[in-house]
Amino acid sequence: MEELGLDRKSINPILRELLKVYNNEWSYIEAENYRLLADQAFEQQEAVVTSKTPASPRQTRGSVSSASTSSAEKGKKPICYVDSMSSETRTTKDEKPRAHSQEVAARPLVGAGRGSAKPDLLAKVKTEKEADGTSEPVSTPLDVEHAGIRPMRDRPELLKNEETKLGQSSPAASAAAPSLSPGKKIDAQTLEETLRRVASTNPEMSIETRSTGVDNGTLLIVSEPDKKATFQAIKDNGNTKPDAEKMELANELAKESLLPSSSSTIMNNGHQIVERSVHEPASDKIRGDGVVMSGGHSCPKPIGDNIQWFNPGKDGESVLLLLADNYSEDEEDELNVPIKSVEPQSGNYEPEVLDLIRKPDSGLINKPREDRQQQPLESIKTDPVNEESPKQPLDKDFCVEELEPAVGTPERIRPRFILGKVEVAAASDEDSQPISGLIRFEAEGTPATLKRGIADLEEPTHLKRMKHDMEPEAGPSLQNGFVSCNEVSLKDVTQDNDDCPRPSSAAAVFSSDDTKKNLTKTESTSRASSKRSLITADSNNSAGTRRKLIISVSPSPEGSPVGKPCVNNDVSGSVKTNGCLSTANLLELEAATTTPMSKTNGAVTSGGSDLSIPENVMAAIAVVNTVIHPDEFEDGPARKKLAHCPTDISRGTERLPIPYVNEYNSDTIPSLFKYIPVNTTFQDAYVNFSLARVGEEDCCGGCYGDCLKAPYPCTCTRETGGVFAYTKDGLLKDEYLQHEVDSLQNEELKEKLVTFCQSGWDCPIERAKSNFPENCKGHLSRNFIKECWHKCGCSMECGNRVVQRGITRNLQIFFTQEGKGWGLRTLEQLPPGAFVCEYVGEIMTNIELDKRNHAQKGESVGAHTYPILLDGDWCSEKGLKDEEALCLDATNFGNVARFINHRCFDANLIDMPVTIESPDRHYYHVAFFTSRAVRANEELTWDYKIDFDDNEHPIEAFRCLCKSPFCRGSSGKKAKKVIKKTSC
Ligand SMILES: C[S@@+](CC[C@H](N)C(=O)[O-])C[C@H]1O[C@@H](n2cnc3c(N)ncnc32)[C@H](O)[C@@H]1O
Repeated sequence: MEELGLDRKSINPILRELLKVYNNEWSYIEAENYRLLADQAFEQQEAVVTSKTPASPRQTRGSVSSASTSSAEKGKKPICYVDSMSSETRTTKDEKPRAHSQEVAARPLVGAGRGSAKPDLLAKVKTEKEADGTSEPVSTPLDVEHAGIRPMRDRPELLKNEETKLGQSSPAASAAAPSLSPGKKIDAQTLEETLRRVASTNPEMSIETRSTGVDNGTLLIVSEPDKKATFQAIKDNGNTKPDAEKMELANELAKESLLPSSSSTIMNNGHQIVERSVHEPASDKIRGDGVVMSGGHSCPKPIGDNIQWFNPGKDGESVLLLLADNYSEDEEDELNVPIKSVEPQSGNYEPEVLDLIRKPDSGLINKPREDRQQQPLESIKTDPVNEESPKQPLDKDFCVEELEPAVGTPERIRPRFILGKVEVAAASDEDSQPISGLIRFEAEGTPATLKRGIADLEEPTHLKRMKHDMEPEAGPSLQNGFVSCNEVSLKDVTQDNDDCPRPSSAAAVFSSDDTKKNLTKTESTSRASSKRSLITADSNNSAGTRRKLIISVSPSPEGSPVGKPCVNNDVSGSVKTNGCLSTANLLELEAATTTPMSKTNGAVTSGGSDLSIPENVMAAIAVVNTVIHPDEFEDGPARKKLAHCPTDISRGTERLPIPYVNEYNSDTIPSLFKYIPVNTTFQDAYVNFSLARVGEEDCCGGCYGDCLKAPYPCTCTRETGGVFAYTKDGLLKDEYLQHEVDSLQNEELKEKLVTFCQSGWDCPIERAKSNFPENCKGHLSRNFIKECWHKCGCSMECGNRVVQRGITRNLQIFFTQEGKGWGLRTLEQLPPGAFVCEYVGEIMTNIELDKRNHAQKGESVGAHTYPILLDGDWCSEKGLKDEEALCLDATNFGNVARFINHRCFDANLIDMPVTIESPDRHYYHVAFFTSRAVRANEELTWDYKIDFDDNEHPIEAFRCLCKSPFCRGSSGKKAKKVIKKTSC
């Protein structure tokens, strides 16, 4: 300290105070060479100087610099400057550099980074000093500026404003209300009281209290009539424990604040700071760590466990509000979430659902989560055709079902699911009695499953179209996770069980295009006898994950006859409820859907057990998931209608639309498959994408921006000899291209690149083929590209991230003249080395592929095959396990690459193995790059490296029609094996 010119005498009292505040935790004081101590000492010195120097009220620590900006400029500035997460301190132009060193000035203050563990202590020092009268707020060493906040004393206009706005000009109010002047410690309750008093004495202000929905917290909203200044205070009366959900909710609050132009920062320690610049549009971004950044400035410094400072602001000025919660300091480390729950946002729900939920008596807001279960719900009646139709409240004896979502599923995507199929079986004693209902979807599953759900939802038009094709008369609509099932006509129904009191039934079926087959099947069911199987259920989707559907259905409109459903109480597995489909009931229902079910007079039957429909529920629902295989689809008009969208086969999942055209045979459409833009695991494949597996040596955590522009190649080039595979223009480098072309065309090189498993038993291909495996036929050892990924420090714009950015070229699927079926062509000219697309499909084990191939043998699965092996590194590993020997099959799920046809020898695409998220090479991406310049409208082809003589290979050979002068698979001219001993 002495080196810094600080003597022991002046330091000791500060030190004592700091120790007191930090519970004698020396480590905080010692951190960064006693920086905290030094800072405080300098602060105090400055404060003394300031108090002695006649200066303008603006000239405090942050503004004494001679280089200070004009006061007008300052008035417009946002209040907060420090970005805790970026480890950099933002100072105002007028802020004086720290006294001791530039370096210190550039570092974050305590509270940034690790310091956030003790965020409120600085403020505590300040407030304690004020409280015991040892310091004036203005000269308090640890004043609000430590929290990155410009003190109000810098801004006399605001002080004045504050007095006016908060009613301190009113004698009655000021007598009753505690002062809200800067630096004054005010707890949340006092603030609330103050605001209430102010609002009551100021007719221009209104005050509203809402529940946060979490821990009995309250949200206080104070508004001025012209809405130019509105504040929120959130008080949390209970313990605020870390909870991902709360974090998510709070982020939602911050992002879609009730205030149109507010921004807020959510701190790891549970505090939330809202800053609002009244006329500045907010441009909040939520970072991965949950911190909401706003338009270039943020308020990262929590102040304390009390609201410290309240500034109503005025036109054009910033408003700062600190939100506090109550917790003990012992809990501090546990607290890493903010305190706010948020009302459902429109992004999550359909408008009518949002309306419904927002109804004050819906029971769905302002209640702790656990209380929401089984709350009555006023159902709505919405005509899907005419949105203006009146909403009719229905019987309240009904329930909203809400299940806990899959752990870790972000709130905002939870409801966004279209599941495989939903069937609504309705019971009523009157034919053609409409039922109304709101069917709500939720799903549980792996993130991969969730993604697919979202993808489905991204094309509501498509889904709607499908729905209308299916049920043109009933016209239920299928939209973003909700089906408004209205006016489903109960007709074409029969009874088959005399024990039941004459229910009639009908079925409405909703489906995403996952379930085309079942859709067709059930459509006919719905119009025919209920004796027929109504529901066919699969427990697993293609990824092997179970899905769960949660449904709430309204009863019939008031006054209409309520059906008496079949109740088989003596049958085990019956759902018995008090009128509500409870979580447990639905779980049972869900469990029941894992086996084929049949319908009997209003009861959903599963494996001999009846799931009875509750007394006052007019509809019961069962959910199924389906794994669709093209061979399950019936041919005919329905099939055609359900086929791909001609203007974009990707259904919006790619960056560019990918149309298909058939200029030769307009009746033929691409075979049915589900378009997926990214690989998805089928079932057994061992693909581990965990971040924990990505070691320091596998990523470039220290990089920034674009790795290709850095002076040295980054860690990600470690396995490619310290060079990037891509040029700065995003093209694959010549040497990579040349190597790939040579490996196809140069016999000598090819021989060198093929390696063999030690025995047939070691070869995944051979041992899958037979119990007595033949010798390995060899695998081509490949050059890999490694792209930067999540753990890397660079941005998504980094030049070493080409494949993961997806398709950027205009492509088109077209029907080939030569008889190869559909093919892919480019609509634009492409240079050599241009990335075209990735081969996407289901990630399967070789064994699974083999089983699938066998199952499909002899069945009409179409002439074409779509698997490729991921054997680019098989040769480097001994004892490769079955679950590690992987392939991609695009037969049922795939992307545009499944249309790329084969061309022997001189194809214009090469396939490159690219590792992105997985450091091992069992799983990798197969990326296609142009091997030469390609003209616009030229077909894109790739040499499958297929052995046209190997009839047992998992990738089936075909009669090649590539017309290459070097064709090795055309009729009568069987391929002289180009790669003598290759497996693929
Ligand atoms: C990956 S798919 C390519 C897309 C396929 N043409 C379609 O219509 O869906 C591979 C299948 O296309 C056909 N194919 C690809 N290249 C071919 C070629 N050069 N000659 C004949 N058929 C070809 C074969 O039936 C092969 O099994």
